[in-house]
Amino acid sequence: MGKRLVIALGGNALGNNPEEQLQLVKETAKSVVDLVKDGNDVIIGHGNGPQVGMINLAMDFSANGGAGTPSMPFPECGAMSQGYIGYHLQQAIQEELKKAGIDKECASIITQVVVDEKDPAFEKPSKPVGMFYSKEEAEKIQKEKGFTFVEDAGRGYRRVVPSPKPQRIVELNVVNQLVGHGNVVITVGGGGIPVIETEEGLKGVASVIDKDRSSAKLAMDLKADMLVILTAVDRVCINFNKPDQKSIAEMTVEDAKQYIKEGHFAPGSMLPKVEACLDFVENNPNGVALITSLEKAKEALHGETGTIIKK
Ligand SMILES: Nc1ncnc2c1ncn2[C@@H]1O[C@H](COP(=O)(O)OP(=O)(O)O)[C@@H](O)[C@H]1O
Ligand SMILES: NC(=O)OP(=O)(O)O
Repeated sequence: MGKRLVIALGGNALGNNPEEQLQLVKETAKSVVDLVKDGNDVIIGHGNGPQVGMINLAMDFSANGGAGTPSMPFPECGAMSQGYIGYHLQQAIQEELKKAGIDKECASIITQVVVDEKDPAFEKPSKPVGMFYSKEEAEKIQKEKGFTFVEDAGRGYRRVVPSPKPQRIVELNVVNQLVGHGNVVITVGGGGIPVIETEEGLKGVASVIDKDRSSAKLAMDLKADMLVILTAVDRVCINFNKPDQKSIAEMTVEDAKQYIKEGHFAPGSMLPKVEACLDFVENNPNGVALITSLEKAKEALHGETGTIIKK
């Protein structure tokens, strides 16, 4: 019998620029529709780090030096990234569904996610956005714009922004209704547009929520059978990138916590994924989480690869 799956798509599903994204989403759509063909209900979350950084930088350049366009706040840039990524993804998925002769619709919901304005993450930017820079370029932009940069795993310097935890998915009810009618829904794009609750209503805040955490929250709220995190590796490893690297087929919550203590999962890449899985599995009586590659999603759901995290 089919399962209700919440899928979180990683950076390799989308690429770094519009041309790349338009090509890559065709492959992404095939992997997603393979799961629909197997009879599963699929709900999709995705990242936006490169995209929101690119949009913000372009809007900032245009406003402050280029074309004199109005200044564009960061949450609006997040909303633009959801729209632009959702457009490419839904178009590709609609096309694949049609090719497969599956009578289902696919659409993206612009999704807001409430965060706590007192979240300590606002004091400590940690989420990489936009492109990679050399040390000199990063220092120059830091001086000009006051952005914070960090060195990212030997790959260069990247701007970081605060990444508060998701508290509530504002459009949850409409997502639930669309899913209930058998539609493929794209939601919590880029982790959702971060908003805080004020006396005047919801207000966007300059930050980027981790999409794996928001997808875990979505999976809990929708009582999904499985949280599926699709990234660039088939399996989670211990001693990653070391001579004694070992891939893990299955880990319990206790195993995962022990591996975290031992420092096996890199902060900013695999650690938030494993933590999101733990969050889902610990708070959902029958929930199981799976981390695997986009290409191997179907095989992993058939138990042929991937890392399962369960109670
Ligand atoms: N212990 C580990 N096991 C497997 N991959 C790991 C581990 N630690 C770090 N990684 C790296 O984490 C990457 C996934 O994180 P990231 O690139 O941030 O994901 P995404 O963009 O798909 O959300 C993998 O491609 C791999 O290079
Ligand atoms: N919002 C988010 O988690 O984006 P990335 O996956 O691109 O970092």
